Amino acid sequence: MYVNSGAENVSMSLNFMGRKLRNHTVAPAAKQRAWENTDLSRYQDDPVVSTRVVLSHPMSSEELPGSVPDLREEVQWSRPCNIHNTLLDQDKDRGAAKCEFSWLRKGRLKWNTFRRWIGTDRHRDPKRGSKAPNVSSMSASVRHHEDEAPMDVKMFIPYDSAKLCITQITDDMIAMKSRHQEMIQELEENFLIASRENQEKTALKIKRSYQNKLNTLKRILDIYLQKVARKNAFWEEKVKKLLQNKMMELFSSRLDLLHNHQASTLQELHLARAEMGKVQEMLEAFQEKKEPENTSEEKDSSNSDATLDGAQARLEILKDNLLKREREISMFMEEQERVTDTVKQSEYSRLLSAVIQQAHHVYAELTEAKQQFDQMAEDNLKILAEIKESLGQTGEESSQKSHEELEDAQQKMAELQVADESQASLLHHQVIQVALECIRAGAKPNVIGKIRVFCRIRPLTLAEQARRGQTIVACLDDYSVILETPRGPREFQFDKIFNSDCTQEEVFIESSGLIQCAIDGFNVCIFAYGHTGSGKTFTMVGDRDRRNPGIIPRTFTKIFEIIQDNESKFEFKVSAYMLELYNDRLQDLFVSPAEAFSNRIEIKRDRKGLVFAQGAETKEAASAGELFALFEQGCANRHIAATKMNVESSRSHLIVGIMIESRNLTNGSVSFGKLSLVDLAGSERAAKTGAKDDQLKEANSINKSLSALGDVISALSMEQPHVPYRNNKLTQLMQDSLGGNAKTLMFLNISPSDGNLDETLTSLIYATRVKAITNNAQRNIDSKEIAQLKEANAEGKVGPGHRMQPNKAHTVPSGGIRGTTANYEVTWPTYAANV
Ligand SMILES: Nc1ncnc2c1ncn2[C@@H]1O[C@H](COP(=O)(O)OP(=O)(O)OP(=O)(O)O)[C@@H](O)[C@H]1O
Repeated sequence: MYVNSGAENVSMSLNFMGRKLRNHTVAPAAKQRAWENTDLSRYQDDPVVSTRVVLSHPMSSEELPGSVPDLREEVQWSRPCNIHNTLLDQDKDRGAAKCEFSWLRKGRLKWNTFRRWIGTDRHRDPKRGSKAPNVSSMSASVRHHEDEAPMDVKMFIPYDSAKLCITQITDDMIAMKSRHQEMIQELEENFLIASRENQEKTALKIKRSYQNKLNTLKRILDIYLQKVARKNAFWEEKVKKLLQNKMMELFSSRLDLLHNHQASTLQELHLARAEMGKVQEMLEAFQEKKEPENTSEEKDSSNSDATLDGAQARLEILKDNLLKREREISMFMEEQERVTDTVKQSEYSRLLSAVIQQAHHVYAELTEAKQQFDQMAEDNLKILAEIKESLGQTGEESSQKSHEELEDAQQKMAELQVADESQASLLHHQVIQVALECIRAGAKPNVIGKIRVFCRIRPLTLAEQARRGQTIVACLDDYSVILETPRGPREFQFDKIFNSDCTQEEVFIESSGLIQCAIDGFNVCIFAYGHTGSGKTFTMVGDRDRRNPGIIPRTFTKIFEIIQDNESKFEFKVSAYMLELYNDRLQDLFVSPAEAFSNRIEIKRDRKGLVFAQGAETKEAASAGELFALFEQGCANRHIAATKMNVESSRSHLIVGIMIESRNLTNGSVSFGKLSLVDLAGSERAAKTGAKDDQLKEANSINKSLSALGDVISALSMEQPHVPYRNNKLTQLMQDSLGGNAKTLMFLNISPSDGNLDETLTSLIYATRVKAITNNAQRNIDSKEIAQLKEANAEGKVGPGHRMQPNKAHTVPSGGIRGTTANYEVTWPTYAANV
């Protein structure tokens, strides 16, 4: 607060805690009025309201503690303020004249002093006590400030004004409090909004991830729906053909029947004609004899009656025959109606619509035929009547006519009978429909059994780009690939197509579901197939400088991620082996090349059909890092072994096996999963690569093994009884993955370049065959009791201390484990040796 008094205006400014009080206090006009109405002279001698205040050196509001420069309020005096400055009067002689009124005008009262005076911050100064400041305390304050203030002044502050100020301050504080509360509320609201936004973001994230999963499932569903649609179309076509064949057969058999029937009817008609001829002859003879032999009238008349009776009898027979045919036709009509009703009730009307249409057609024709037949019968009756009258040729004519009409009717009847027979084929058709429904039901994304094939197209290499190679492979959609051949484009379909833009991550995500299967106790195999340089190693292992890791290293990480997520419910053990099939010889990559050369590894199968390599070393790993280190070690051994080979290309098949044993901590059951990751060597044509000597031998060995693999694939896809697994070590190794009990995923790697047309086409055809192979995947799980028995058995046979320690090598002793201990096969150490 500062006061300017005298003839000039007195201004007052209030600052509190850096807040502009004016906003919350009484309106300035009101304050002004209050000041104006106060007769300051009244308080001149009032000891209560008069006090001594120190007018310190003029201070700007910025200098006042806790004040904000612009938070001041000025009260303008409308009339001259008569502030009695007693101190000034008294101290005039003490040279305090420095504190002139003019100074006072400009001077400002120190806000704190004023506050102390009005008692707002008494509590802050413990020395002051709780009472309101009296004159003496104020004097002390004045004395305290005498050093800084040039002089003391005595000023009368109107009581009302002081009260008004206090009221204002109180109001201000209340306003401040409410403002603080507002701020707190605002902060709380902001916090709520922020947390809500966070929640929304998380929800969005989760939603997106589920949306992605849903999309993937939808895509899978679409594939199967497409497949089912194709299969449906195929079956419908087949059913139609079957139906047509059946109808043709029925037609021909009915025709034969009708021919026979027609022949007998013709015979009957011939007989009738002969009879009629006889009757006619008799009549002619009768007429010739009529005139000359008038005398013997009575006798002749009896003869003619007899002849007429005969003709009448014949005509009656004919009439009966016609009625018989009529009855047959009405029977057929009834049958037709019944068939039509059955067909109408059938829910397979779509497939049978053709048959129904035909039946309707036949029925319409039949009705027409019946009408014609009725007409014909009527005509015949008329003709017979005429015959009776004329006993002439008309009878023969009418018989001929009726014979022709009868033939037509019989034909119609044959068609009707076909419709009748269609009821039998309906049953057959219904069976086929049930099968179709089963196929439709199989439209759900249920892929258990079939080997899944993913096709990956690599980009053109720099060399191919340099020689301006043309791209002859294109993706039609996520599931179809088209290859331009000299004979025109050929389309192939697979479970997924990855074009050249697809990243390693995307490829891995699509296949990572199988890793969970292996942890759940399934036998899983992921292998890459393709000609040399098509990108198999890139897909399975990654690039050479490990900047784009492939499926194998990513699998290591994923396995341990899943393990970490399930640690509270399961106890896991992970171990691995690494083999190389080079020149028809299996080599262990976890031992030095020299040692590997002397080790003998044999491929065996256990009772469950699980393949394992006897004599191979397995190592346990406790983390993805350890597993990766083991893999690197194996790769190094492979590389050393490959120094005498073409290092740019894998000249051997690489097999990495990871065994995962999980023990359920709740029920004690134990499951064993095996994940085989195979990077096959690429086939190549020696003539194309110009390989010689050792390279030629390697290429021959690779081609031999791949051709054996091709034979196995062909045999399996054609469901031949004998599958030549034993022709090669590669096929022996993959026996449980192809047509066995594994869940298998094949990566078909192809090059987009026209320079690899032949190889690409061959690979695509092979992969299409692989798609048809059915596996019977089973989970390897033992109950707690069985697992304990096996463990005990294994410990008894193998002896204590055989359990694996992290990174300690365990070699399954060669020499027929299966023959010696039946249960040993499924215990951990042996299982760990499975390939
Ligand atoms: N999807 C891809 N993206 C980028 N480069 C790729 C891709 N696929 C393959 N390559 C590159 O193509 C070249 C050949 O690939 P890679 O060695 O994996 O073929 P391969 O089928 O394993 O051959 P081989 O059977 O002879 O060992 C490598 O340089 C690799 O980096």
